[in-house]
Order: sequence, then C-alpha cells, then structure tokens
Amino acid sequence: MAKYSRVSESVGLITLQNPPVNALSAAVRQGIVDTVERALSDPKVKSVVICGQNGIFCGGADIKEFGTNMSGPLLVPMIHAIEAANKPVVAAIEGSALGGGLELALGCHYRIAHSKARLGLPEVTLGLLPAAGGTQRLPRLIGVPAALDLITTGKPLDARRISTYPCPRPSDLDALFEGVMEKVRQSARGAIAPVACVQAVRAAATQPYTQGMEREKELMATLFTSGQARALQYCFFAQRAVSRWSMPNGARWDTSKPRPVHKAAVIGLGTMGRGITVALAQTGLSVIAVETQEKQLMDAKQAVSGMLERGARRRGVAPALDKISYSHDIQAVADVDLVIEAVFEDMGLKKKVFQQLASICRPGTFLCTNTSALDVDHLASQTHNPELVVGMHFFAPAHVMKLLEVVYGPRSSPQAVATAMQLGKKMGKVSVAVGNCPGFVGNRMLKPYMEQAFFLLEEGATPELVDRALEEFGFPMGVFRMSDLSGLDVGWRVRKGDGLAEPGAPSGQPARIRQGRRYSPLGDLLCEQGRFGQKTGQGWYQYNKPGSQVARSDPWLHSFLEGYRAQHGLVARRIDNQEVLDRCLYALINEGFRILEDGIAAGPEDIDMIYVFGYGWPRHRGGPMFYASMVGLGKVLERLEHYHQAHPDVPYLKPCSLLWRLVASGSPPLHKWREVIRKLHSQL
Ligand SMILES: CC(C)(COP(=O)(O)OP(=O)(O)OC[C@H]1O[C@@H](n2cnc3c(N)ncnc32)[C@H](O)[C@@H]1OP(=O)(O)O)[C@@H](O)C(=O)NCCC(=O)NCCSC(=O)/C=C/CCCCCCCCCCCCC(=O)O
Repeated sequence: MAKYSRVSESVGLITLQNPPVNALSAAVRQGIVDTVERALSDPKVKSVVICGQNGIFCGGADIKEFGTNMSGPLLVPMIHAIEAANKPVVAAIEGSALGGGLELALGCHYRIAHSKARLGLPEVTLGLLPAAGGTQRLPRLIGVPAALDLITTGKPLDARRISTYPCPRPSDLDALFEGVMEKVRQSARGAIAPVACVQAVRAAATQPYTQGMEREKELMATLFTSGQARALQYCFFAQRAVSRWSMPNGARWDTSKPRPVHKAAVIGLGTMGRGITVALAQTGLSVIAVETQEKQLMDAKQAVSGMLERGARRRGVAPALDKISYSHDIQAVADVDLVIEAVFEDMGLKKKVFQQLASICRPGTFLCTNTSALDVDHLASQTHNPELVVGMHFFAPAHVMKLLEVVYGPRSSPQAVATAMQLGKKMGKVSVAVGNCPGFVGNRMLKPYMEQAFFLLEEGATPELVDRALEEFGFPMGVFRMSDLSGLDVGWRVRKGDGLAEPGAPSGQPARIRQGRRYSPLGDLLCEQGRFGQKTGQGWYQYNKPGSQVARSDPWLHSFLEGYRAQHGLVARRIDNQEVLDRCLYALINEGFRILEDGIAAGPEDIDMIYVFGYGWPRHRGGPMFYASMVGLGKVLERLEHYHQAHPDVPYLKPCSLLWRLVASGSPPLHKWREVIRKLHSQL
C-alpha cells in the first residue's frame, strides 16, 4: 500500500507501507500509481516526496511474487511515469533502498539519503538483473565503471557525499567491458546473472536509452524463468528459514528463550580455536582463551592479534585486542557464561576436558564442543548437566566461514540450543540446528561423496578429471584439490579410528572390501607415503614446495594408479563428466534423504544451507536437496538404482526409503517434503 498526505500545503507525500521491508508488492505498486496520479493532478501540489514507513525506504520487488502469476501495475511503466512527471519528485531514503526500491528512486528526479542509508542492486544475487531500468539509469547517473561494480556484485553501499565520488572516465570502453566480463566469468563459476548484468550495462553505454531498455527486458526474460533464478531466490528464503529451528521433541525457536552470553571461553588454540576466539572477540564478547602448552599459547596470541588487526583495518574499526585474556590454566574459565572446547579431535582428550569443565565451571554454564564428527551426547555424559551441552561446529577459518552447525543431543535443552543459535547469529553466522550422529549433516554427507570419487579413480578416472567435472558444476574446488588443501591425514586418522585403515583392519581380508562393503585404500596408501597434500608438497597433486597452493598434475600419481589397478586386476575404462557428477552428487544427495528420514535435519532447507555456506555448493544451484528437486526425484532414484545395480557392494548408492516414498507420492515440490517425512515418522 502507499499512503498519501499533503504537507506544508504544497508537498504531496507518498509513504510506502508494506511491513517489514516495504517490498513492491502488487498492492504497493497500485498504491504508488494511484497516489502519484493524485499528486500530479492536484493543482495545490508543487512537488512530490516518496518515502517508506518504519525507517526503511524499500527492500525491492516482492520476491515472493516471482514464482506466481504476477498481477498489478508493472514496475517499468510505473517508474517511467514518475520520471516523466511535470512536477519534481524526490525520493527521501532512510534505511535500505534495494533492487526495485533503488530503481524507483532512480526514476525520481532527486534523491536524498540519510547518512546511514544502504543503497544497492542485489538482483544478481537472486539470479536476475535490475530490470526496472536500473541497468540503464544507474550508468547514466554514476558512470559505467561504478555502475558495473554495483550491478554485477549486488553489494550495497552507504549513501555518500558527491564530493567523495570518483570521477568516471573510462578511457577504453571495450577493454573495460572485456576486463569486467572476464572477472565476472571467473568469479561467477557458471552463474548466468552476473554475465547478463554486464551485457545490459554495455547496452546502456553503447546504445540509446530505449534500445538499452529493450536489451534489459530481453535479458531479464531469459533470467527470470531460469533454474538459477529459482535456486537463488530459494536460497534467500531458506537462509532465513533455518533460523526458525525445531527439534524432534517439539522444542522450537519461538518457544525457547536464549540466555545472554557476555563472557565466553575457548579451550585449545589450534587453527579452529584461534578462529573462534577472533570471531567471539569481534562480536564484542569478553573471551578467555586457554591453551595449556606454553609455546602454542604464545604463537596463538600472536596469530590471533594479527587476525584481529587485519580484520579491523579492513573494516576501519579498532581491533578488539582488549577483549581477550589468555591463560594456560583451565581454571581461568570458572566464571564464564559459555565455553567452546576446540582441542584436538580425539574423544579421549575431549572427554577429559569435559570432565574438568564440569567441575570448574559455575552451575548453568553452557558447555559446547567444536567437534566435527564425534558423539556430542557421549561428551555430555561426562558432565553433571548434560542438558547444557551442545555442539558448535565451526568451519575453517572460523572467523571467516559463515556456517555454524549447532548440534543437539537427546538431552540438550531447548535453551542451550537457542543460546548457541543466538550466539551464532550475533557472530554473523548462518546457524543451522541439527541432530547428533557421526559427522552430523555436512561431514556425514561428505563421506559418500568422497568415497565415490575414490572408486572412480580405481575404475579409470584421474584426480584432474573428477575435479574438473565438479568445478565445472560450480564447486570452487573438486574433491581432490579440497582433500590436498585440508590434509589427507585428517581422513586417514578418522578411518583408522573406525577400524578401516590398516593396521586396524582385521588381517586376511581382501584389500578392497572392509567391514563387508567395498572400500578404497587409495587415500591410506598415499598417507603411508607421507603424501598429506599441500602441507607436504605432495598429495593427489604435486606442489612446488610444502605449503604452496598451486596444484600441478603429478605423473607419479598416474603411474601409481596404473600400478594399483594392475595389482587388483582392475581394467581402466573411460569415465565422463556426467558419470562423475551422477555418482558423487547422487550418493551425497541420497545421504541427505537418509538424514531427513532419520530426523537429523528438520527440513531440506537446513541441508541446503549447510552445503551452500560450508561446503562450496554453488548457490545458483540452490543446495543438494533443491538440486535433486530440480533434476527430478524420479531421475535421481533411477540413476541411484542403476549405479547400485552396477556396484551392489556400495550401500551408499542404495536409494533410501524416503526417496522411494517421495517418488511414490508423485515427487512433491520441496516445500511439501516435510509432510511426507512426518507421515513416514508417524508410521515408524
Ligand atoms: C536489507 C533487507 C531489506 C532487510 O534486512 P533485515 O532487516 O535483516 O530483515 P530480513 O530478515 O532480511 O527480512 C525480513 C523479512 O522480510 C522478507 N523480505 C525481505 N526483502 C524482501 C523482498 N524484497 N520481497 C519479499 N520479502 C522480503 C524476508 O524474507 C523476511 O521474512 P521471512 O523471515 O523470510 O519471513 C533484507 O531483507 C534484504 O536484503 N532483502 C532483499 C533485498 C533484495 O534482494 N531486493 C531485490 C529484490 S528483486 C528486485 O527488486 C527486482 C527488481 C526488478 C524487477 C523488475 C520486474 C520485472 C519483471 C519482468 C519479468 C520479465 C520476465 C518475463 C518472463 C516472460 O516473458 O514470461
């Protein structure tokens, strides 16, 4: 809606009213058309001001309308009519003016913004472009380079004084566009909207306004109906939906009250502990950072200070150095509100730390573990108050990565979950509440994905081939480059702990069958050679020196694979990109369905946001479960059955019962899956 009033006799004031962000729904657009018409036809009105209610100008087009049959006045002619008005129209901008909201302001004759206002064109992040004239008016207002930057990245900026504007003077327009196109193609990793944005601005720079508008419309029509736009808009809502968590026992976000956390402690200052300390201090909390090894404590102090200083320089604020006190004595955590344990990933060690914390901390202190896969409930059982224990699984580097898995055990209280979720939000994380099982959601799904990649090597693929297929799909790194980066020894340690990798495995069993199922010892064999990845200069690839990040193909690895195949009587066959994607992604997705079936994740959105924010799943593909719904559940099922028949000794390829159930119920859209899951649970 839009409210009309007259102020100071001669000013027509139009106030956009559509809480919470005054999105341009059909009713708002109709309201603008009507009130503009009224102001223009009132002879007493000499000028018009458009503003938004509740401290926000406008959050843009109503994204919820995009998937529907859109009705009501169209934005383009509405804005055009404002621009064509014979009375001056001013946009008075407070709070955000984003997307269609900024395009509305661009159609006004003047714009006045509060110094704290945020202006931006985030359409590209939704798989679209600013198709209400934004790609044509903005370059004319602020010049091509600045407009390109805003439109292709979608990043908002603060209102600025004109004297601070750089003067836009592109010397060679062709070179400018080619350079930007190259940059966009590299960073977009297959996303089509940023490329269309460059094409639309190019039209503004090279063609008259009306032709530019035609080009903008044409490009938008392609984007609007694309799967990528649907995926990105799904991500926008899913990111918000995961904060409305629920637990299988009925506890929910809106009935569970978090407790405030002012003072926190971090135990263990390895890579993860350092990042968590930085993230907490940057949030404004007092932090006690504990590391029992004196040398490690000194190194950590230096590293944490460096990270804080660099971050503060980037953000133009003072570094939060005084928020942290360091200690080598765990007794120092006695009076904190919440502890995050981040010691080495070893159950024995973690149990000992939890036993100590239980006797040191004052009653009511929340005890959290940063374990990435171990049993949170087992740790809880080491304490007197298991209801105060939850997992807070950060991703490296913890002060940068947006994802936080908040892991509840069967005894975690709703208040503990609510507190960890709220703390995550304060730290700027996308926090997702998940149940307790080995690997939780993210790492549990990674296992079948990586397993398939190893099997593909045995069958004839190379690390380069597998990685290329996954990177072309949109992952920033394929399985093997990622394994080299994070260290092959990490998985080796886990497999040894699980009794899979030698020497834990029982002797006398075939090398490629362990615990009754197909197993690939390739990773173990590389580790036995000391090839741990980037840190040792050799892994699935070779590097110039230990620590280097430039992966090069390794002839040794190729002949090692040939030798391995010959030793096990395997005949290499041709494997194409499609098979790599089918086997790696569908095995991962199948585990996602099992996770839903087990009630470890409350809904597909939780899984998708974990993969988008923690594992580099390309956002324009919406997350694994959304991707499965786009491919078609019937097709996913058929492919899994096909590969399971070919590899019956691989249980991860056996389609799970929820997938069967969904297909049998007509493959409902993703937002209906929860109903099917509820029915499945009620029958169990
Ligand atoms: C910064 C914000 C605005 C506010 O942030 P914050 O205060 O933190 O609040 P949030 O939690 O984020 O949001 C609160 C709730 O509001 C919901 N919300 C927010 N924005 C929108 C919106 N724009 N629409 C709908 N709902 C919105 C949000 O979901 C929260 O609710 P809930 O918790 O989920 O229940 C921040 O919200 C923000 O950044 N918002 C998004 C801003 C944005 O991306 N704007 C751009 C929108 S796209 C746009 O504007 C496009 C314009 C051009 C349109 C041109 C149309 C032409 C169509 C032509 C089609 C041609 C195709 C032809 C095809 C054919 O031929 O067939």
